[in-house]
Amino acid sequence: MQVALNLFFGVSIFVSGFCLLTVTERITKAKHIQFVSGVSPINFWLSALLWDFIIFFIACCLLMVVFLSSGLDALTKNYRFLDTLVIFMLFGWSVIPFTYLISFLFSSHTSAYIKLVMLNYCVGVFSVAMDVIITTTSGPDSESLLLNLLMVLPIHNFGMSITKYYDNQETKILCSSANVPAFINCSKAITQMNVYSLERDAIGRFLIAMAVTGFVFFLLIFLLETTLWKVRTFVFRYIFFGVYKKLNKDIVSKELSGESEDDDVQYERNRILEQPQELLNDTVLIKELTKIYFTCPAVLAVRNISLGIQKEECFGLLGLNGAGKTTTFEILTGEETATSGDVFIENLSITKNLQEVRSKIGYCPQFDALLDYMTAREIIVMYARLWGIPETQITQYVNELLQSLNLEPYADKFIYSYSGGNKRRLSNAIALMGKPSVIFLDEPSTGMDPGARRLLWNTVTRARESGKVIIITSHSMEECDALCTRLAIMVKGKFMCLGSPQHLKNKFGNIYILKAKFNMDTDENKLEDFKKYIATVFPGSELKHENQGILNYYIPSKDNGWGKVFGILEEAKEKFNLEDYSISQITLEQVFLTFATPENTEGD
Ligand SMILES: Nc1ncnc2c1ncn2[C@@H]1O[C@H](COP(=O)(O)OP(=O)(O)OP(=O)(O)O)[C@@H](O)[C@H]1O
Repeated sequence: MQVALNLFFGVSIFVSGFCLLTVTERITKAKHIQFVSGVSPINFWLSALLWDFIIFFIACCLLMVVFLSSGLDALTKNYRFLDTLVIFMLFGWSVIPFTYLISFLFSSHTSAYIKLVMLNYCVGVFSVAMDVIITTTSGPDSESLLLNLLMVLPIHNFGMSITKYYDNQETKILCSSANVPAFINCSKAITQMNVYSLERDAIGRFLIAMAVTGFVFFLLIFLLETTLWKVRTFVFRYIFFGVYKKLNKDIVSKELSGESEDDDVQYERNRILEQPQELLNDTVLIKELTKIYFTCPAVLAVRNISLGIQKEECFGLLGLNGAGKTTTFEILTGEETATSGDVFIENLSITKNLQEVRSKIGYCPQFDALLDYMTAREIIVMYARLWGIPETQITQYVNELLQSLNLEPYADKFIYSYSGGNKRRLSNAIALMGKPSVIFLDEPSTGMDPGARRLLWNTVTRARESGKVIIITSHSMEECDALCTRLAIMVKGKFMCLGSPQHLKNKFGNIYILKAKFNMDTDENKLEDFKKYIATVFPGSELKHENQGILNYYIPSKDNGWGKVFGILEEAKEKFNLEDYSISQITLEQVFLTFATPENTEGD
């Protein structure tokens, strides 16, 4: 028993470590990016299991050397180390998938590790102590339901196997010695018992339990990765949404009708809904997509949007914080399930063909999905192999990619040492790799310097011109102006406008921006007179912003040519002693800001 108790501590610390990478890869979305790059769930988990099992085997071999050198004859002498190794290997086979499975419950690798160490250690000690108590109080042949239930836990089976094996072999050694201690029971039943049998004092049932649970845990992981998505889709679509529709008829008919006051958005919706899908030549087709988070209260994150995006298009999804851009991205990349509606990529439905759709996309998530202890070169080589680039071409391919985003100087350094901007460059490089038909970039240039940003824009433009669809979200209007062939501004889960940047500027930009600057010591009356003057000479003008003598006006461009506006302002400069003024055409940013009203920014 003492051997088992000592082992529990070390073993708990060691095996719980198998959750570290799985939690990190899930939380950082590195796992999702690997799935998107063509890795199937079975390959992902089998390769993780194989690698961890090799590490576990090496550690066990080293432990055998320690047992040998410390004279633990009951576990090592006369080839007993092979029996011990079998116990350890079966433990590894069951505990590694068990750790993977439990890791799904955690969103932080440190918390997962600490809790797993505690669980393993406490369960191990508890089960051995319970076994001793039950044996001494109820006799050696008594059974306990609790101990039988604990057989689903690998550490219990391991503790019982190693304790019982050690006791059995130690008894045999003592019974075969010249001076048998008086307290030892050397009956035939004990000395001739087959230690692998299914008897209570043998280890057969524990070994079988470890072999079976290892397989079951692995199966559960696989089901979790494949079927859970379908189950979630079904539950949210047909049960939760069904109940929601019944209870909130008004909200559904008002907010989720999909109708829009904007003619471009409505035209796009009609184009998609009125034509048969085969006639639409869209690489990406979003059809009446809705996403509700069924929290308390429910959040209508995406409200019945329809959109088609064709080859060689770069589509920008703009919106205020919380508008639903990331949620839309997560649905499009198969990370989130849609509450209703569907997305088709190259005519494949994401709800029905998730695996095939994933292999057609590249994805740069909002937060870098990178593994800190790899270098840029290693991670790019890894993804190049996943995308199936021939081994002979990988070096050249990787060098070209590193060069295109100016990542060469950092290529052989660990990712944890990178600045935020360099991590972003690497995330973009990964999204642009391989042969995806559609590339999703969620705020791709956040934290990048202007030089790196231009380089990224060139690379993205080249990718678009090569026939790919690029879908981008960004808070930089300059970036959207430079990259997007079409864009939509999203507010509270709906498209408020849709079209090319120039179209939107023309449509919403029937105004000039006037910036008038007064001396700081100009008295209030003069400022008031100026405001009255502008209101008279430019009917319909609007004072947007006033700060420290600088006044920003929106002036209707209808009936006001450039010459007339400049003439009036030259006069005003003299009359009101203006320090300076400027007139400009509306920018994309100002179009965007027309939607940033308080009622659009407040929560539901
Ligand atoms: N897992 C979740 N559970 C509940 N509500 C959520 C969840 N994820 C997002 N939301 C809500 O859905 C709405 C849309 O969020 P989303 O992250 O898609 O916005 P966004 O446009 O990407 O914002 P940002 O520009 O800040 O990234 C928000 O109201 C947000 O609070």
